[in-house]
Amino acid sequence: MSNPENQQPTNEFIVATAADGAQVEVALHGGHVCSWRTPDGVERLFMSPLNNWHSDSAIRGGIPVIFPQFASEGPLPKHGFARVSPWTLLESSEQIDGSGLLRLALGDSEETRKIFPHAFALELRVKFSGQTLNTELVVTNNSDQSFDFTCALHTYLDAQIADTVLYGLNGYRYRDSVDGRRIKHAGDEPLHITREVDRVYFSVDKPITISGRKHSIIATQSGFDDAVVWNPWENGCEKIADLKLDAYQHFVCVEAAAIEHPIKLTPHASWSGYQNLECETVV
Ligand SMILES: O=P(O)(O)OC[C@H]1O[C@@H](O)[C@H](O)[C@@H](O)[C@@H]1O
Repeated sequence: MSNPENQQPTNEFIVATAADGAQVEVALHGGHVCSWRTPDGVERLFMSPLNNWHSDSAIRGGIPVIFPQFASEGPLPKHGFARVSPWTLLESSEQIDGSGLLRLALGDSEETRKIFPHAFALELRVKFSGQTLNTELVVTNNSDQSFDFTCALHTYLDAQIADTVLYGLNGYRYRDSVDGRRIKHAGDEPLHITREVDRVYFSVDKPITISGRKHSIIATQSGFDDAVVWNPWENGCEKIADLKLDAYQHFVCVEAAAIEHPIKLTPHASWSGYQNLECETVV
């Protein structure tokens, strides 16, 4: 799936396989999970065929790591810099239980300190086997001053939107970015995506089920308080150069995020959060 054309030297890919055949591919550019295949060989993440694989732009699909700023909610470039930074590989291994493990790291650099003047270390831990992908982000403050950040695992799930229903979002307070960022309360009905959706659900503490005709994905999260649901619909795809006009029919982003209450890290403290995805075949 990786297109060797146009790749800059920083665009290196690592493929790891679990004992049962589950497979994950990551790009060092962005510390980015580009592909997750369950042992049946089925791809579970969306990757835009128009993605340009350039080292100066974010990868459109997979799991972008958003740090230290979610969206445009601060002075930094949109969604921060982690998704466009060169990460390093710490480990690619098969664990004793047969699961695959990839660990990637990003530290501060001259470039990051120009816009985010803090010493930090990020580690992304990607563990997978069978029907499960667990992606954990660990943030450590290596400086003598506290800093705040917002962040997300911006997961693009492969989904046929016409057949997709999201369960488990009922009852939450959410911010509706397609309606002037108004704060609303989700009703009891499940979410069918029939137009542009861009919402931050707050204080999410239950699994979210992304239910499709052939399979469901159950997303759980820990450490991250919020969850974002995003589908740009056709009007949004028109404005995004690396998405085809009909791309909105083929994915939904369900993001584990920390947005409403930025995480404050005291000197030398660490924070971690994960998103766990479990795939269930519909019988
Ligand atoms: O085009 P980008 O920078 O990758 O952002 C994609 C989307 O990311 C989502 O997380 C935001 O809620 C949306 O508002 C945004 O449009």
